[in-house]
Amino acid sequence: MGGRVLSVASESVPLVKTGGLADVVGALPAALAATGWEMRVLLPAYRALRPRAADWPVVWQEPDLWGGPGRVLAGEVAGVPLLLLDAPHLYDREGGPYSGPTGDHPDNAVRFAALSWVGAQIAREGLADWKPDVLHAHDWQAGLAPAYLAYHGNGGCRSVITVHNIAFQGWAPAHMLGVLRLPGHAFHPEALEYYGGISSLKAGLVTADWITTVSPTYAAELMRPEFGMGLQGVIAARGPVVSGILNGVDTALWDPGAEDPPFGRKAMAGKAAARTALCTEFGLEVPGPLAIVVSRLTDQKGIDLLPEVVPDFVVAGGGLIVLGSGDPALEGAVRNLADRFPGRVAARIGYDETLSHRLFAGADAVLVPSRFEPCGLTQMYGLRYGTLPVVSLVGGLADTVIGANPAALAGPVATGITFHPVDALAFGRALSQLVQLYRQPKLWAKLRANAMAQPVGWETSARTYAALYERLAA
Ligand SMILES: Nc1ncnc2c1ncn2[C@@H]1O[C@H](COP(=O)(O)OP(=O)(O)O[C@H]2O[C@H](CO)[C@@H](O)[C@H](O)[C@H]2O)[C@@H](O)[C@H]1O
Repeated sequence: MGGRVLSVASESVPLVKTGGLADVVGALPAALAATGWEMRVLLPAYRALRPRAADWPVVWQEPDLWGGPGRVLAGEVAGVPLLLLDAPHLYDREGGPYSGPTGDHPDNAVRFAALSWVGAQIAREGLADWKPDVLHAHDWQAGLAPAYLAYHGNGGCRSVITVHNIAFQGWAPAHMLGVLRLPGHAFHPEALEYYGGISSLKAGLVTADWITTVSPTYAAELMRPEFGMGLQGVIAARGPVVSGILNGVDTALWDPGAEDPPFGRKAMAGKAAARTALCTEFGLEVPGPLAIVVSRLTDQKGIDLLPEVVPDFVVAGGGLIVLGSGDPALEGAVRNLADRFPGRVAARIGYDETLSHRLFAGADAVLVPSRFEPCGLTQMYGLRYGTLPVVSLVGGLADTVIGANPAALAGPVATGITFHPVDALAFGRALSQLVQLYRQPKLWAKLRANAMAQPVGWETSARTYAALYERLAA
């Protein structure tokens, strides 16, 4: 069969990215193409995006978009079919998608309501030559789109919302209800009301025809208070329409065979050369495993555990390079480790896609000690590059890495090292195991080969999304 899906999101590669959400939104259209589902992505035309769309045709006009008009321009960038919502009064601003020089934009509730509103309008009425069968909303920024379809009519278009990160819920005070074009009758705990106000994410969760998140384990975790961040009851109540579909990675972009020097499962010399180059670049000399962290530096990612476990790891022969940015306290903690252990630990504060490729190519292991992780992408880059993932057993990490426990080693199916609970004791023991395994070259080579054989592309997940759209549209 097949059909049309309108994806509504606040970021997408290659245009605008603050996290993994953008990778997934940008990868889905191409991944779905083989299934017969045609996806277009509706994004705000942020300042940096406007010049690209200057000569794109206008395919939709919206006269009254919270203080000004909006228009939708259609085009394509790097194979991603795009609909850019140009509303300069909302999006033509200095800074990133959510914040400017002085912090978060104070009208974010309205900025993303406008995105959701236009998404719902297009879904309901269709463009001149393109009527979606399904609207696929991502995270709180698009959460009101399913709500607008539910409360203002859906024109036969069904809706799905995907939770990439439940920590961001898009809360607004109750008096915004009318401003956000939401009906007063729905302001009660079973529908829109959330802690006395409105959460766009909750609005999407209660009104969408289906809810997905980015791994089966996270789908189950979200129904528990430890992970649901207040929305566990809402999600549990909708249990029958909740499913977890793992993210894939772009295997053309993340391809050891395309690195310099190239390497692969049966030709690992290139990886050894990449390790040497990396050590030279960062002035490191590491007798044991060389580990990396490539991450937003936040509590979610367990970065605060590093100062507790890295000293013992270094004494045991290990080395570490951290690439990331985020919480200033965590940036400081990481810099401090590099100062304490010159020649063994290095830190690069910032965002650097090219460097991250060199890190995955040259390192022996990637550390992902997340407290919660809806899916996680870096452990999958690690698998593909034979850079063994050392991960906490939460969310998508638990679904993508097979820990080197005795049964998995005997299998032999192990692809990395896993630990639980998420604390310094368990993480430290995992790093000791990493050092031990590294000292056994035959076993290490086997683990690497297992890891590199894992299918981490989009094929399976794209088929699962297509089957979901099929069911909804039927
Ligand atoms: N300093 C830096 N330099 C270069 N690259 C950097 C970087 N910091 C981060 N990155 C890159 O940004 C992406 C981060 O994606 P993740 O899935 O690991 O986490 P994130 O929490 O952002 O995503 C959320 O959404 C995604 C998508 O659903 C879920 O997988 C995840 O669990 C959820 O928390 C990766 O591609 C990573 O390599």
